[in-house]
Amino acid sequence: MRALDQSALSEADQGRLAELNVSPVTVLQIGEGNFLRGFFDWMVHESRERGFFKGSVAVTQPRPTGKPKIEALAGQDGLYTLVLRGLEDGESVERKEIVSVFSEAFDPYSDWTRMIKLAVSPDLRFVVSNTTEAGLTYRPEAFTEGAPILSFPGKVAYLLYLRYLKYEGAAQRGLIFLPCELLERNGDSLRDAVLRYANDWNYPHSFRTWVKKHNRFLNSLVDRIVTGYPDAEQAETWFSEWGYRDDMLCTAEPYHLWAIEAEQELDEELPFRKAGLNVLWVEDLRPYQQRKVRILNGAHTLMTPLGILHGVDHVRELMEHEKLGAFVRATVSDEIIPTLPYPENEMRAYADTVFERYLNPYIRHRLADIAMNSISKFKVRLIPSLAYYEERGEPVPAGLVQGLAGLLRYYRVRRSGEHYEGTTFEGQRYSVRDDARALETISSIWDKADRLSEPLSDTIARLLAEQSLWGRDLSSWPSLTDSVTAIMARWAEGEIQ
Ligand SMILES: NC(=O)c1ccc[n+]([C@@H]2O[C@H](COP(=O)([O-])OP(=O)(O)OC[C@H]3O[C@@H](n4cnc5c(N)ncnc54)[C@H](O)[C@@H]3O)[C@@H](O)[C@H]2O)c1
Ligand SMILES: O=P(O)(O)OC[C@@H](O)[C@@H](O)[C@H](O)[C@H](O)CO
Repeated sequence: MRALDQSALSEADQGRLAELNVSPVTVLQIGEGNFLRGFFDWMVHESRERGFFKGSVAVTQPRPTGKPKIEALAGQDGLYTLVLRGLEDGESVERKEIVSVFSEAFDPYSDWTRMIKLAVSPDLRFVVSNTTEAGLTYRPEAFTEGAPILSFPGKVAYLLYLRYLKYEGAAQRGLIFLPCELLERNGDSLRDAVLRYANDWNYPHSFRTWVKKHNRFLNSLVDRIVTGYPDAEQAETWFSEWGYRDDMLCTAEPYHLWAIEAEQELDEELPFRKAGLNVLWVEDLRPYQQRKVRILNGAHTLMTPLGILHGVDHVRELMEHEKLGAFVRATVSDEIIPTLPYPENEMRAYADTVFERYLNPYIRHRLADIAMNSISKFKVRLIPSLAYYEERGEPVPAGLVQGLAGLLRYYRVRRSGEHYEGTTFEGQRYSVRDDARALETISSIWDKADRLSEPLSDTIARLLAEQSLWGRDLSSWPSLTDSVTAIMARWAEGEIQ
């Protein structure tokens, strides 16, 4: 069967694609992953279809490892299929669209000059990113003239500097950044990291002033469950129906919300609301952010290690599991919601809609996908809930402790070639994807514990003390080490329920 390319489009859509390909690149996208394709790019597509958005998007990957996906996109004329499936007002919907917004898809590591050319283009206005929480961090990096910069904020610092030099600090040449990573105040985090690189690389003070004054780093909160490539059987069914294959096929729920902390006049430049999309310009993002990250993402990150250890593959399956489903509901309701400074009934109503979305019969959200970079996710999504109790001098409650124990047991990994592998309670192997340094730190602690037959409580204390993982020393919290150790000891004895 042929692969998706422009010949799969209707004549009218081919015309629109030709138009897209000569549209100026107004958006640089750093991130080839599922989320941006199921959310931001779909929004641009919808807005273009309605005639509100004139520019096009150049997509690049944030890490050298993302190259195959970029090549796949380029090989498909920048096209991919998005299927939205779920319940809308109680009705089941399934909508398929071929999204065409990419006029360029290239690997910045092998074509750094192209990246630079784009960064200094007068047409460029937006930079959108999704590099996960692990990617939106400052890590000291040496600068080598002519060589691509590895980190995402480091790239931004350097490319902005070139732009500043080219336009001699002109106010109107500043850019608007839309980081979609799920960090509180993601825009501020990006700006701060950029300024730190500027400092490391001795860029002039006037550049830093230009960055702060004439570039906007918008804080925003994204919400849509994007489940990526579906199971093979479903994909094959669709391909036979459509008459083409699509390696970049993506699935998502219809629900979407993007709350952006900015004035609504930005609608003129980013006309998503005009296109009928659920984009909110808000004065204070915090309530949207906190309830979503702590409840929806927190529950995902809570359930994932435990689910995988129990051999459960998908979110819905887990929510339908008698014990694990009840565990997630109870932990959210009794332990996470009380930590939020908002009316309890509103938080309960929100949690109910989240559980309903988890149970969406049309999407299969793989725990293995949610598991990626679980350490940094736990730090952002669950530690604030645990810290609430510690700050009040209360013991961390049982469900959250169990989640932390599950995480540590899930990360009981050994290096196997290029991968780090753990084993489920039933002895099945799984591979863990996370920041290399975090994996190295954890695996060496477990490795040493095994070699020295160290008491479990010492190992747990060492893991919890690792500030590079949690941003603080969790071993100093009264009783946490003991409570986690007690659960892990029971699991080691084979008591897994
Ligand atoms: N999938 C969803 O439902 C959803 C919803 C809201 C937000 N998000 C955001 O998306 C992220 C997951 O992305 P996805 O669902 O597109 O998964 P994905 O695996 O398809 O894409 C992950 C992207 O992040 C990059 N990345 C991963 N680790 C990185 C690192 N250490 N440094 C730089 N880049 C790195 C990858 O190269 C890739 O571009 C989440 O962490 C969150 O920030 C996802
Ligand atoms: O996307 P991740 O990998 O950061 O986190 C997994 C899920 O919690 C997340 O994708 C949610 O489904 C999403 O944030 C819903 O808006």
